[in-house]
Amino acid sequence: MENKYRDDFSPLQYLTEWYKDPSSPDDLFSHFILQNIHKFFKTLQHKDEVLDVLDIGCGPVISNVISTSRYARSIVLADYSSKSLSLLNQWLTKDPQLKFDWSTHFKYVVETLEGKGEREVREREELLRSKIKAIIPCDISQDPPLPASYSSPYDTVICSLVIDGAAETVPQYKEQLKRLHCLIKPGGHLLLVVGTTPSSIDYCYERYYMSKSQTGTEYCLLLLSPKYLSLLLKEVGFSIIDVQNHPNNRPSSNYTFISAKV
Ligand SMILES: C[S@@+](CC[C@H](N)C(=O)[O-])C[C@H]1O[C@@H](n2cnc3c(N)ncnc32)[C@H](O)[C@@H]1O
Repeated sequence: MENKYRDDFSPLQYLTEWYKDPSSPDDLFSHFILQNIHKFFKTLQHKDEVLDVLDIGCGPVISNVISTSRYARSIVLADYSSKSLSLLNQWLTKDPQLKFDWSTHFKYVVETLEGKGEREVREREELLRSKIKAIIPCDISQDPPLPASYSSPYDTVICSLVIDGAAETVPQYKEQLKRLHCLIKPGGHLLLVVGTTPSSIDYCYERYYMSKSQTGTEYCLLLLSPKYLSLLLKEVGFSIIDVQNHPNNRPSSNYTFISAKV
């Protein structure tokens, strides 16, 4: 299967288009994901930093593990695109050449969502850096999706805006959910974000572009209805804890956040 993320995806363009400022009214989805990840960990009420966390298909994105770092013993960031992995490494090593600033996201999570102060915002960046155990390649469409040394199961797996672009058919979608299931310890959790269709049909396809101006490489999303997605998750062994829907600006799709337990 051809994967346009290998050559065509520009991680820096993705960040500058979609990850500018989660507190801005223009922000489409990053505030929605951050709010739900924050809520998940708050509800879990873990007091200790004991969780082994994987963000699979993380892209060049740091923000989805900001809340997580308070609860994690270790965080592994994995993506298909080597360009995204380079950007993550630049952030980790504080490379002055990195042309993206994550400070609005740290501020949003630590100040707005957690109600803490400026000092904690600065400390959180260092806390997160200290928790990142590895930045590795992965392919969720292959068995095994991760290099063997990182395949032992995790307590929490985050998979945000990946499967809807990586799976071309419903059987492939289900296979990928199964692979996620295998990566999670018994009693562990999946935090899944996908595009879904608000219509009553089980699934549909939608074209989209990484650029807001609708130019450049065309990608295709496989959008399931939240009901059909919940069914597939149950079939592969998850029990659903929470489902949140957020309207997209495109007529045929929403963003859906699901937390599920193995
Ligand atoms: C829309 S971006 C989402 C990035 C990030 N998780 C987020 O929430 O913004 C889709 C990501 O999926 C990754 N991806 C695409 N196909 C993949 C595959 N087969 N295995 C793992 N990751 C894949 C891409 O490299 C890209 O980083």
